[in-house]
Amino acid sequence: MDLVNHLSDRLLFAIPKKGRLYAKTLSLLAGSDLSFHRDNRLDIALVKNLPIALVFLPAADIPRYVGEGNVDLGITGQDQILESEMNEKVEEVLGLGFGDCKLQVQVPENGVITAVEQLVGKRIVTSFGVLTKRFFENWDPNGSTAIKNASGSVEAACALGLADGIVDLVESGETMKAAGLKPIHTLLTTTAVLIASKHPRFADLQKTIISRIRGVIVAKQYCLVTYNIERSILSQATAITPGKRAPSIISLDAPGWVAVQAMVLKKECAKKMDELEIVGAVDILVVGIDNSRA
Ligand SMILES: Nc1ncnc2c1ncn2[C@@H]1O[C@H](COP(=O)(O)OP(=O)(O)OP(=O)(O)O)[C@@H](O)[C@H]1O
Ligand SMILES: O=P(O)(O)OC[C@H]1O[C@H](OP(=O)(O)OP(=O)(O)O)[C@H](O)[C@@H]1O
Repeated sequence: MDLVNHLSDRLLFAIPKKGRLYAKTLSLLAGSDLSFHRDNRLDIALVKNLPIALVFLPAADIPRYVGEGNVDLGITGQDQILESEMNEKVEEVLGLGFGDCKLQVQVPENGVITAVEQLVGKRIVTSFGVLTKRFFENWDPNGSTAIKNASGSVEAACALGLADGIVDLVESGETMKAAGLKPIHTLLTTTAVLIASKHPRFADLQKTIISRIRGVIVAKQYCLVTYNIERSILSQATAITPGKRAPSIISLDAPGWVAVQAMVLKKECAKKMDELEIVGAVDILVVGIDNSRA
């Protein structure tokens, strides 16, 4: 089916249909109030409250659909954009704060290979054939290294005697460890991104979606810290909580005291509270942020 012609009055938004990016992408859509009903087994879903159609596609195919203008927006990993050689053809609009991992060359932990140059002329299995080939061209201009593609379970290739090394994604390192492998080189680090076609068809709607998604990401990353402090030591406290733009400072109905409100990165929150207490802040409260706009 030619999606563009059947859904010409809707912005097409490509969503990873499964895998590591799926659940977090759905949570972003829910936070952005893009509600939809997806019929069983159908890979197209109409958003109920905006003229948008979600198209569920493999993460690996999304850069090409966006780059070639078949869909307007998409969510995928930076690794997939590079692997499909679409980095010049798509616009990377927003980092999404999930899907962080590294693409690494891995070899058997107890084997003789300890450096990339020892893999020249040997066998490599990967699901990143383009990036791996390009990487090995630097080490092996004669192209004697055999690079084979596998669509999944790449980590089993060495144990099965199919490869001397692999190139695969690593996040926690647990898959690598369980397969008895160790990393010897990082080709790239990657994160999930929102990408857009370079020829937007619905520029205003696109801006609205980007702004909603950005708001959800900021809300997920930050919390709001409030505290009371004597004005004489305020500067020490605001140095700890400078806020995203600047802290709000409100006079309290108690001489010499102010209340401060500032956005703080969630991952730094406990440390900031410790520091605030040390400089003399009191009544320190932390609240979550449901949504935000710049
Ligand atoms: N372990 C991981 N941690 C974080 N992000 C990951 C991890 N593995 C993959 N990703 C990111 O998710 C993207 C899609 O990978 P994934 O393996 O989930 O896709 P898939 O092949 O569509 O799904 P499946 O593996 O279920 O067949 C990758 O290109 C990468 O950007
Ligand atoms: O470092 P870790 O946290 O263990 O994650 C790494 C694993 O995650 C990905 O595979 P996934 O589980 O998505 O399945 P796949 O092997 O079918 O691609 C990747 O290909 C690794 O195998």
